[in-house]
Amino acid sequence: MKTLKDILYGVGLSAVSGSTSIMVNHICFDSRKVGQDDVFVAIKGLVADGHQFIDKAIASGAKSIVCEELPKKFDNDITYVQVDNGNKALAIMASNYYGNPSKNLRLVGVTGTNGKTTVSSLLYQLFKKAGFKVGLISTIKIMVDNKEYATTHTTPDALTINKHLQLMNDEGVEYCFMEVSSHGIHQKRTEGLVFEGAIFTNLSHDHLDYHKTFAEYRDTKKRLFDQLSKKAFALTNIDDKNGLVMLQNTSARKYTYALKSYANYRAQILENQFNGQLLKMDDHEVWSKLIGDFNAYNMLAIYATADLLGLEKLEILRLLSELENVDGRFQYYISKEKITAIVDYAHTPDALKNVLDTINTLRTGNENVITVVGCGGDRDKSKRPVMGHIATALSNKVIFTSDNPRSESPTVIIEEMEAGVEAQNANKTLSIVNRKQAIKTACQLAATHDIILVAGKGHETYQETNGVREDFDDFKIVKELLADLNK
Ligand SMILES: CC(=O)N[C@H]1[C@@H](OP(=O)(O)OP(=O)(O)OC[C@H]2O[C@@H](n3ccc(=O)[nH]c3=O)[C@H](O)[C@@H]2O)O[C@H](CO)[C@@H](O)[C@@H]1O[C@H](C)C(=O)N[C@@H](C)C(=O)N[C@H](CCC(=O)O)C(=O)O
Ligand SMILES: Nc1ncnc2c1ncn2[C@@H]1O[C@H](COP(=O)(O)OP(=O)(O)OP(=O)(O)O)[C@@H](O)[C@H]1O
Ligand SMILES: N[C@H](CCC[C@H](N)C(=O)O)C(=O)O
Ligand SMILES: [Mg+2]
Repeated sequence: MKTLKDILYGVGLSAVSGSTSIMVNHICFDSRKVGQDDVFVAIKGLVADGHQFIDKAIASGAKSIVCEELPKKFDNDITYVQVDNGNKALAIMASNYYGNPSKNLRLVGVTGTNGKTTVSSLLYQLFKKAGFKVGLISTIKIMVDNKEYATTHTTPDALTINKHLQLMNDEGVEYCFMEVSSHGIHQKRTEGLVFEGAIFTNLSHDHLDYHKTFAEYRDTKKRLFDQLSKKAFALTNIDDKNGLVMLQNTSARKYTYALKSYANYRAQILENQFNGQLLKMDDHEVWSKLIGDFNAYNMLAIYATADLLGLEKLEILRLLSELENVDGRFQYYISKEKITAIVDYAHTPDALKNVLDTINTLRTGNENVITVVGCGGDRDKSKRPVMGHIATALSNKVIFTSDNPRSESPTVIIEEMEAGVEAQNANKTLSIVNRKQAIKTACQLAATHDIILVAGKGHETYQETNGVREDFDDFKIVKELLADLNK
């Protein structure tokens, strides 16, 4: 237990009513989860306003309230604290409550539209192989060294982040790599964290439902760099046209990486094959099991980060060649009929284009590329026709299907994807709402040497429809269907 005063350290307070010397059991931002002697933080969300649940929080045992707007009537037994921004206050309070754990390890944040999970997970792998205790906060899972925890968000809420960082402190973790999503920055989930470095991978079309304009989306990502101290490093992909923007206002030491431009860290692709690629980095040749230009960028970002964190260059290069692909990222299976199935988490136009470009450069003959793809419901609608266009322009056959329709109609989502298909490609498409049936049809259509790409869900093990998640695993399903295929 800590006092409210200690928890509020560093939070700018506009007004206080009542004692801040009271003991607080826990911090809570959801009235449905409040317990005895908790402090309730009222947050203005997209759907609800936490201020409306203050009475409910008090009824459930909260003894203090942190809010942006004070209620009209005070309860004399309760301490009320007014702050400018509930999300920001929550993040600073969470850090204080858990003993400012980000200060006790070397935390590196990874932001960008694509590549966050890949870069942070491979950094985790590399530092583990180098013999360190390491933490990871990613879309797929949270790792406290060898212990795995399930997660619901790419960048969880501030309490979840700090709780796991504290577990990392307890475990003696030295390095932690975390994904920093634009939602996370915008909702200030990472406010108050002390980063030793930040990495920018790239910026392309996504989440314009939430951020409204591309400029706003870009500026949100940039805030991670603006927040760095001058002891930290800021590492950016300078081949990306927004790479330099990230460095504009940072106090941190600035570093760049690139395949095409002049940069502090450079790489060249010497050879690209299905099972790996040969890269040249710092005048040394290094084998990467991960293929495609986009993974050359990821490998370079990892190399640069490990160097900036003080690992020996030759040691880093040796470890880079040992890194294994992340689940659901270009994960492939080759059937006995020599049909290749690739499962990839490409759920943005840029990622889909990159994966299909990579597949197309690796084609050796007349094999067909059959793509199974959908778009998520309750997410950026404007990427649907673009992904429809990319899928059909770069594949021989496309089966549009469902990818977590959530509260939307799957048929309408598919129609919005089809709207982006050019007339000359219309005969390439099929629409099958049931994702398993769509994958099965792709398997039946495939001939020897053909390549099936199942895009969008990667590592996910569910299909979400109207709030219900049913078990669904693209890789398991495609593998089973191909294994059962008797051609
Ligand atoms: C769009 C979005 O990001 N929403 C997040 C946001 O929810 P919200 O603003 O809708 O919250 P709300 O329902 O309006 O509630 C406002 C406040 O009232 C409180 N409340 C509400 C009801 C009640 O009875 N009592 C109560 O106290 C809530 O706890 C909350 O504090 O705040 C919640 C609490 O932190 C998040 O769980 C929620 O994530 C939702 C589930 C989500 O799907 N987020 C996705 C889009 C997301 O964040 N994605 C990014 C990754 C994207 C990428 O990788 O490309 C991520 O980092 O995961
Ligand atoms: N550096 C990169 N540039 C462009 N595309 C990439 C890059 N790295 C991976 N991809 C593609 O994007 C997909 C998602 O990769 P990854 O999961 O690493 O991204 P992410 O940024 O974590 O995504 P999310 O926003 O969902 O957390 C991959 O399956 C691959 O198709
Ligand atoms: N982090 C991304 C993941 C999208 C994955 C895709 N399968 C979907 O459900 O839209 C999001 O929440 O927008
Ligand atoms: Mg991710």
